[in-house]
This record gives sequence, structure tokens and C-alpha cells, in this order.
Amino acid sequence: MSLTVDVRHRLGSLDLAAAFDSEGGITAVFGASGCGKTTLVNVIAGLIRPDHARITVGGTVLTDTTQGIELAPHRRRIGYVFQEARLFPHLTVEGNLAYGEWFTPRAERYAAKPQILDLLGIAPLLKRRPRDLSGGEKQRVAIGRALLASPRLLLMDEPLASLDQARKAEILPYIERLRDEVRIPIVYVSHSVAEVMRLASDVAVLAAGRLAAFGPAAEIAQRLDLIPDEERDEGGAIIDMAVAAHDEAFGLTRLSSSAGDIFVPGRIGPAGTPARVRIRARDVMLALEEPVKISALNILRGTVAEMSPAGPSSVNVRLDCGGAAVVARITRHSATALCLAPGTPAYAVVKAVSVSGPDAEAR
Ligand SMILES: Nc1ncnc2c1ncn2[C@@H]1O[C@H](COP(=O)(O)OP(=O)(O)OP(=O)(O)O)[C@@H](O)[C@H]1O
Repeated sequence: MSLTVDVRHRLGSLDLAAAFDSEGGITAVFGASGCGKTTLVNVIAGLIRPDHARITVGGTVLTDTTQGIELAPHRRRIGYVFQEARLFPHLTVEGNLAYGEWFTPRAERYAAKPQILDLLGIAPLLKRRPRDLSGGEKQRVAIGRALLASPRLLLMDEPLASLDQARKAEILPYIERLRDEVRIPIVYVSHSVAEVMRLASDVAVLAAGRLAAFGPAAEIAQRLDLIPDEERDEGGAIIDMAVAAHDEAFGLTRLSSSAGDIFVPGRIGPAGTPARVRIRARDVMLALEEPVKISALNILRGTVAEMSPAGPSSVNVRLDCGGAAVVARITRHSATALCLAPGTPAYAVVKAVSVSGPDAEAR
């Protein structure tokens, strides 16, 4: 189901202007603190009345200021998941979930409770109260409550920001399942490159209220100039691959794509399972000849497509590897020594342990 957003709104010193169309999946709204992410999401939710906007979901107009259409928030059928789960403390998980269903007229309900319980792994929690849940479990219940209202659109505003690394890792696979199995668009606000690049289908990058870029996650990932300084080391490329085989003896999975094969640690689903990998630019070495007798398992052949400065002493080199991009951050010294320039054939070298992939299955 498609989502179209075209918003212009002034709020204090913020001059928000963002327009994008998405065909569904997860649209990440990414940007530094204060760039207007929450304001944009609140306009979509109908919580802020915008100066100018047209917002549609699957053909239903939620806002069109030129036609005087401004659906009330409760009539938009939008699920909203916040940084904190905001569950009712006096209700059990079951009671909290029932509250989600309650608002939607019977005729408009499409959410099937057993499937949602299964999708989020929350069936065993039904009798518990929020105080007896971990942070990750609370968020899964909050997502379940939002989905049980049979929403047209799910808004998630920094849903993992208050969780520690272990809880984040626990909940990410559930959000991936949501993206792949629930047929409604999801708008996902985050300032974490790792989260956005793992989850997003499309990415809208906001900078000081303006849409700095919008496009498929794999394209936006290569634009290291869009990444805020504090997340600089997280920048790199993502490649959508599929499981080719497992190497049982060494506990590795071989993934395959037009870029070539990549080994990652652990076992990731059966052959054919889609798997997105993220390769940080700082983890990639370049070589002009195919390296031999080297411990790194991943060697991808490509051609230098673009070089851009990455600071006083380093440069980002984008290689085209069979249509997929791999970005390497190397010193200017090395770029000069290797005489790199657009068109130069080169090999990208990446250790298996440096590749961020989907979580390996418990072994
Ligand atoms: N009611 C308001 N009145 C005036 N200015 C506001 C109001 N609400 C937000 N702002 C300003 O608008 C800007 C964007 O705020 P917003 O919360 O949308 O940013 P954000 O990208 O979600 O930030 P964060 O990641 O820190 O949550 C900020 O500079 C904020 O101070």
C-alpha cells in the first residue's frame, strides 16, 4: 500500500518542508536531533495541523489543505508506537491488546489476533502486567496493541531508543517480520544508522527541516555525506543478498548477490532466505590485485565509480561491484599510492566478522 507525504509547516524556528512517495514497507525518517522528524510524524498522525499538506495512504486522503480535508486523528486509523511503550499499568497484556481493538469498528477490522501474537512472540505474555515485562517485551506488546487496531499506517517514533543493545537486538527481527509480513506502510523515525540501514525499504533524510534526500535504502546508504558526524563510523553500503549455503564445519553462512559471495558468521535461515548486509566504509580495504594468502574471507571485484573527500586525510571510494555498491574509506595516501581514479578495477576486502548481517539463528 502506498504512502504519499507532502508537508510544509512552520513551528517556532523550524521550517519543515518534506515530500516523498513510498510504495510501502518501512520508510525511515532519519536525521540529527531537532531536524523535524517528530514534527513530521505528528503532522501525518493529525496531531499537528499543518500550514500546507497532502497526505494519502493507499488512496485514502488523510490531509489535503488545498481541499480543506483534515481527518481527525482517531479517524485516520494510524497506529502510533512511541519511544516508551506507554502500556496501561493496571491492565494485563491481554487487556492492553484488547484496548487496541476496541477503537476500530468491527467492519473495519482486518487484524487477526492469533497471527499478530505469533508475529510478535507475545502469546506467552498475555496474563502478565507491564511491570513484569522487559523493555523489549513491553515494546512488542505496544506494537501488537497498535496493530490490533487494524491501522492503515503504522508510525514508529524512535521505538528502540530507550532500550539497551541486548533488548534492541531482541526486537529488531520482529520489526523485520513486521516489514515483510504486514501489508501496511510503516514510517520509522530514528537517528541510528545501524537501525535505519537494517530495517528501511526507503529512507527520507531530514536536515534542518528540509528533505536532504529520499530513496531506496541501498542508494541512501552510499551517501556518506548525509550521515551526521557522531554516526560517521557507521556509514557504508548495504547489499540485499540471499542465503546460498551453510558451512557447517566452520559455522558460516555464504550469501550471494550480483556483487559476488559474502561469508558471515553463524547460520541465517535456509537457502534462498533474503539477507541484507551492511559493510561499514571504515572496514573495507582496497587492493589492485586479487589478494591471496589473506585471512579476510570476502573479496569482491569491482570498478571505482566515485571518489569523494572524507576529511583532511581520508577519502571515500565507491566501487561498483556487479551493480551493487561497496564503499571503502581509505587514506588519501593509499588512494594516491594505488593511483585510484574512476574506472580503476579494484578488489574490496572485508573480514567476515566485520559484516553486519541478520542475526544468526541460535545454534
Ligand atoms: N511546539 C513547538 N514550538 C516551537 N518549536 C517547536 C515546537 N515543537 C518542536 N519545535 C522545534 O522544532 C524543531 C524540531 O523538533 P522535532 O521534535 O520535530 O525534532 P526531531 O528531529 O524529532 O528531534 P529529536 O530527534 O531530538 O526527537 C526543534 O528545534 C524544536 O525545538
